[in-house]
Formats: sequence, structure tokens, C-alpha cells
Amino acid sequence: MLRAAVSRLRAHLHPHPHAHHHHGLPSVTPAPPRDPERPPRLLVVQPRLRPGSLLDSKLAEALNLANSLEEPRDGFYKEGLAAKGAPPHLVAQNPSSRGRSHVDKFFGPGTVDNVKCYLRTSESEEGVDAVFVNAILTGIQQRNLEVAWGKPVLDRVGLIIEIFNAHAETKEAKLQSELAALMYMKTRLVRVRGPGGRLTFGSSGEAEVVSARGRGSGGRGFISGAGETELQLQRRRIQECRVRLLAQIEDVRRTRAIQRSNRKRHGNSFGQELVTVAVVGYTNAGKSTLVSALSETDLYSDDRLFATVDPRLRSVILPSGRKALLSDTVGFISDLPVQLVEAFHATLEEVVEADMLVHVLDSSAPNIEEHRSTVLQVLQQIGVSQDKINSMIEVWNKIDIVDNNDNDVTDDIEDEIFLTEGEEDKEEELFSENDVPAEESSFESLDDGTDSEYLSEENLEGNNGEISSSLEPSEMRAMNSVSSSSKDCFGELCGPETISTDSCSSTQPMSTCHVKTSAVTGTGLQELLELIDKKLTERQTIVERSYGPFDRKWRPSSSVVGEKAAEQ
Ligand SMILES: Nc1nc2c(ncn2[C@@H]2O[C@H](COP(=O)(O)OP(=O)(O)OP(=O)(O)O)[C@@H](O)[C@H]2O)c(=O)[nH]1
Ligand SMILES: [Mg+2]
Repeated sequence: MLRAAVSRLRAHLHPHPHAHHHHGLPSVTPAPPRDPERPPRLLVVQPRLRPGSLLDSKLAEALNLANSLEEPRDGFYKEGLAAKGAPPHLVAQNPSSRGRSHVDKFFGPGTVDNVKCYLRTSESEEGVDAVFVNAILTGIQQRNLEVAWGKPVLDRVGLIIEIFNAHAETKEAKLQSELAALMYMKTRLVRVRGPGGRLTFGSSGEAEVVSARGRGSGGRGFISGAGETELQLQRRRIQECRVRLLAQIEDVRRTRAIQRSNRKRHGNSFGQELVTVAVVGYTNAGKSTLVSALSETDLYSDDRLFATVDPRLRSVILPSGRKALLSDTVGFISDLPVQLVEAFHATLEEVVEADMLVHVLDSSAPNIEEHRSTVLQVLQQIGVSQDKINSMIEVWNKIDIVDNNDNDVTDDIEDEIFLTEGEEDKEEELFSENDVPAEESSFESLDDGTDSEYLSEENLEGNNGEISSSLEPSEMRAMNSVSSSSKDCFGELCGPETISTDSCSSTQPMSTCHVKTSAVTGTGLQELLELIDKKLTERQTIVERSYGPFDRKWRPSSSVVGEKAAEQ
């Protein structure tokens, strides 16, 4: 009921369908009649990034995000993600890379026009329901782009929230994604002067936009008075909604806390404390697949991003016979504002309170380093102790596809990147320069401010080689070198015997134990279970040895500390 109320509110504030294609709300411009069952079709606009490999991975993620916005019916999606193919997309000049982000529309006038042209020509074909700009826009920029393009515009945060909303199934996940939506919307209230000179909300008017942050009447005379009142009304409604949501989420949190303490108190049938291992990681790393494989159960896994929004617990018997609970949870992603992470507080508390963390990484991802640092950052944000982060086990998953991942990222992307006439020579230069090692390639100086902002299709002919070769991810090289340096630990147990080796010492941040796995083929799963077992035993010994409640943190065993001290 609350969800419906929020939807109504959102529709009122935001009267276009980007948020709710699935709810069939009216659109800004009369869109061609479309099948309400069909997931929304988004045009992806990706600001250009350097080096090329970074652009490739961000674009691939953007396309995956665009394809992920779909509501499952009875727990299933209409078609597999692979069947969908890449959505239409453009690579645009990145205004922020030149330090001159346009306050009013984010992009420069050339880009805005080109996207408009693209939309006009595509209208006759399949049509696009909304535009997804893979950047963080201000409310004003979003609204101005909507006016310019005549289509709903979603930025990165907006789309992710919509995906959360579409995928949430349990009450807990629904409440939290509603809260995320509300918090996002609150920063996005803008007034627009409508066609009749009236101030309205939404994108029907021309671009006289006033920030909702309440810059006040600012000498705007009588119209601003009425506008302010309406704005205040909207803000109050949002505030009321938020208070109600927070109260309900507090209930969820309380229930979860009780469940957790029951688990701790009653433990398993042997009277042992029932420990929880939280499985965390970037979205699509394979957390659900891994938890399913380890626990021999069936959790929903999918190539869609944020396939899991609902937290799930699965029990697993470790090699020692001890029973543990694995907690599968929502994945993380880069560039999410902290308030949105906070909206998922109740769910993420499971991670904070877990006895141990397992960090799943997709080792086939070209920007694995960025994924890793995003996850570490979020863990810190939600209040996981540094000790727990340091003693986390890293799982390098999808090892089965690591060797042949060299060209899968751009395979179906390349032909659709656009170039504008007049820009050919320069762009050719850009692409061939991608051959140089990633660290050395900086092309910012080549962007000299012309307004032609696209790469044209014809121009990519003959350049494909360069693009693919630019894909060789330097991160993978870095990873391989880590891999060889951590051989001592790898595949073995990183217990007290090996803890003094560089690769596994928990006293050294970031030198975490890792296991290479494939959740699909089962490679490395036994090693992982053994490692979890070992770490838990280690932890328990420490807890037992400690004297007071303040010592109940993970620490290297005293013998190791003693050894270290003896060395010095
Ligand atoms: N080749 C290969 N594919 C894998 C492996 N593990 C998972 N996948 C695939 O990767 C995709 C994502 O897996 P999920 O388990 O849904 O990933 P997740 O981390 O739970 O993702 P979110 O819930 O969306 O955050 C699915 O299509 C899986 O089949 C693996 O070890 N090898
Ligand atoms: Mg999942």
C-alpha cells in the first residue's frame, strides 16, 4: 500500500514513465503505443572516458544496467538477458573530463543536439522509451535534458534505484528501495515554467528551472510565492512518507536483530554457536551462484545487475562438520551516493554483524581493481570493522572464463558507437593511440573543444583491431602478479602456520587470502570451504582466549605476535 502511495507521489512529482513503464503511467511526449509487458527500451548515453579500456568496461556496465531494468513476473523474467542484445547507445564527449561541465544540461550543445537527432530518427524504428545518461546529474540538468530531448531521462543513480525497485520482492527489500527512491527524489524537486506561464513540476515546460533546494523567491515576484507553496507541499509529503518508511524499516531491523541473537544463543544442534558468513561483492560477481553451489541449494542468479535485492541465508556444513550460515546479499556498484547505501541499512546490517566476510570478485572483469576498491569503500561506509575487512577471504570467481575474456567486452558494442562527420581524423587518432599501455595513454589534450561529439560508425571499420587490443586489461596483469606472489597461501589453508607469510597475514591490510573458484564448474569450492572453516576456528580460539567483551575482536593469535616481536 505504501509502495502504491509512493508510486502515486512519484508519478505526480515526476510525471513521466521512466520510473514506471511497468506501471503504465503517461509519458512526456506521446510515445508510440507499446506493449505494457515489454521492458522499457533505454538509449544509453555514455560520456567518454580514458583510457579506452575504462570506457569499454563502463559502457559494458551501462548496457547491462539498461538491460537489467525489468520486473520479474512470478519470479521469472520474460527473456534471458543474452537474448536481449545490446541496447542502443552513444558515446558522447565527456564534459567533466575538460573541467567544464555544463551547469544547465551537463552536456555541451553539440551533444544535446546529436542525441535529439538520434532520438528523432530512431522514433520511426523501434523507438526509445527513455534516455539513460551514465553519469550523476543534478535535478536541473535532468529536467533540462528531458525538455530538450522530449524523453524521460534517467541518470546512473536513478536507474539503479529503479532496478532495485523492480527486483525487490520481500517486504524488507521493497521498503528499503522505496526509501532510496524517496531520498533521491527529495534532491530532485524542481519547478518548471509550464506552457501557460504556470509553474509546474515535471518536464512539460520550458527551461526556467528553479532549484528545489529552496533558493527562494529570489525577486521572482508573485509566481514564486505560489511555487514555493507547492514545493513545500511536495517536500512535506515526501517527509511524511519517509518517516513512515523509516518506522517500518526499524521494525524490520528489530526483527532481524532478534533473529540474529536467537541464532547466536541457540546455535546448532551440537550446542555450537551458529556463525554467519556474509558473502559480499560487486554486482554480478557471482555471489548467489557461489552461495547456491556451496550450500547445494538454488538461489536466483542472473546476468542482470542487482538480480539479488532480497537478502537470503543458506546453511552449509563445513569440512569440520561445523554448520555455518552463508548470507547472500545485494551487490555493490561504483558511484552510489552514500544515502542510498544507507537506505539498505537493515539488509547491510547482516554484513556488519556477520562473523566473517567472503568477498567475491569477478576475475574476468577488466576493471577488477575498481570493483575491489568500491566494495572495500562500501564496507567501510556501512561500518564494518577494519579487522573484519582485513581478515576477509577473497574469492576470485569465474576463473573458468578468465583465459578467453580478451574480447568479450566490446564484441557487440563496437559497431554501434557513433561518430559525427568532421571528427574522423581526430577520432581515428584517438583509437589507434589506445595501443599504448593504459597508464601512459592520456588523451585529454586531443579534445580541443569542438562541438562534434560522436564517433561515427564508418570510422570504426578497420579500427576494430585497435579497440580490441586496447582491451587487454592492465588490471589483469596486475592481478596475475598478485597471484604469483601469493602462491604460498593460494589453495592451501592460511592458518596460524602460514599466517606469518606476507600473503596471508591479517595484520597487513589488503593482503587478503584468496581462492580461485568457478561457481559454475565447482573449481575451488572445497578449498574455499576449508579456508572458511579454518578462519572460523582461528577466530573462535581467539574469542575463547579473550577476557572481556572489548577483546572480542579478531586479532592474530598471540603466538604470531610473539614471533613477530622476536624477529624485531
Ligand atoms: N562462467 C561463470 N559464470 C558465473 C560464475 N559465477 C556466476 N556466474 C554467472 O554470472 C552471472 C551473475 O551471477 P549471480 O550469482 O547472479 O551474481 P551476483 O553476484 O549474485 O549478482 P547480483 O545479485 O546481481 O549482485 C550469472 O549469469 C551466473 O551464471 C562462474 O564461476 N563462472
Ligand atoms: Mg545475487
